[in-house]
Amino acid sequence: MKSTVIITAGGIGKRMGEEIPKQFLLLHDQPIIMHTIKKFYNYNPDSQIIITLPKAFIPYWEELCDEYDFCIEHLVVEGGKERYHSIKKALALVNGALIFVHDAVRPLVSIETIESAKKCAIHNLTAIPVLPIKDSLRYGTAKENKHIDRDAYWKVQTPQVFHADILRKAYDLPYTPKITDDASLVEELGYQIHFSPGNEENIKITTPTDLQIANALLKKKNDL
Ligand SMILES: Nc1ccn([C@@H]2O[C@H](COP(=O)(O)OP(=O)(O)OP(=O)(O)O)[C@@H](O)[C@H]2O)c(=O)n1
Ligand SMILES: C[C@](O)(CO)[C@H](O)COP(=O)(O)O
Repeated sequence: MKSTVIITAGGIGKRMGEEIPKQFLLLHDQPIIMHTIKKFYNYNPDSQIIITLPKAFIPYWEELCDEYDFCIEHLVVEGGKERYHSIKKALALVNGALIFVHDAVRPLVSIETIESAKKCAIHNLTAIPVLPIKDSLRYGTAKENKHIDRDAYWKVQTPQVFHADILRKAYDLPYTPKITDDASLVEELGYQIHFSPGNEENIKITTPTDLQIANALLKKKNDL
């Protein structure tokens, strides 16, 4: 089954608070996004790879590719206002029958997580990697709140994997602020969203602390 990987990097990383979008920041020896692209290329060199980037930073990305001699074949799409819009634009170039949508700032996704999500989506049409909640949870406000059963909640990661025709139909639906991932859109079509196992290291690098954690995890992995 021919697959396409959309590695979405159209954001500007406000919560990171850096001059350049966080996906271009160094993780160990190269920009975060290069780690992520390499991970999926190494998993399946035959996949079509599409990345989304903020329009203003496409020339910067081209300079980085020259600087790091980064030669993995990929298509570049201008990102949109929200993550939804970036992916919607990328869908126009997809030629695979199975689509993986992955955050560029999740470079430490494991091969096992990718493989599990693929197998799940092939058999069930949809797949999202999840992890159980390890902290206690409460619902409400500082003034009024109550304990809730954490076993009924899950942390959702990427890659989120779907049959291409389903994801295309989902992105014909309009954007609303409650749409924070692809699964929440596919769900609107009435499809069941199926779980596959995530991996603890597959954090979304959002803040400076996340980048420190990712560097420590990568160092630990390389030292093994
Ligand atoms: N318009 C957007 C916004 C986000 N993303 C991507 O979606 C992933 C997860 O989003 P997030 O971590 O929120 O990234 P940013 O939106 O860049 O971060 P912030 O909210 O701090 O600005 C990132 O790889 C980001 O580049 C995207 O492709 N297009
Ligand atoms: C897609 C995602 O990473 C799944 O957990 C998450 O919804 C992205 O949220 P963000 O606010 O765009 O970072």
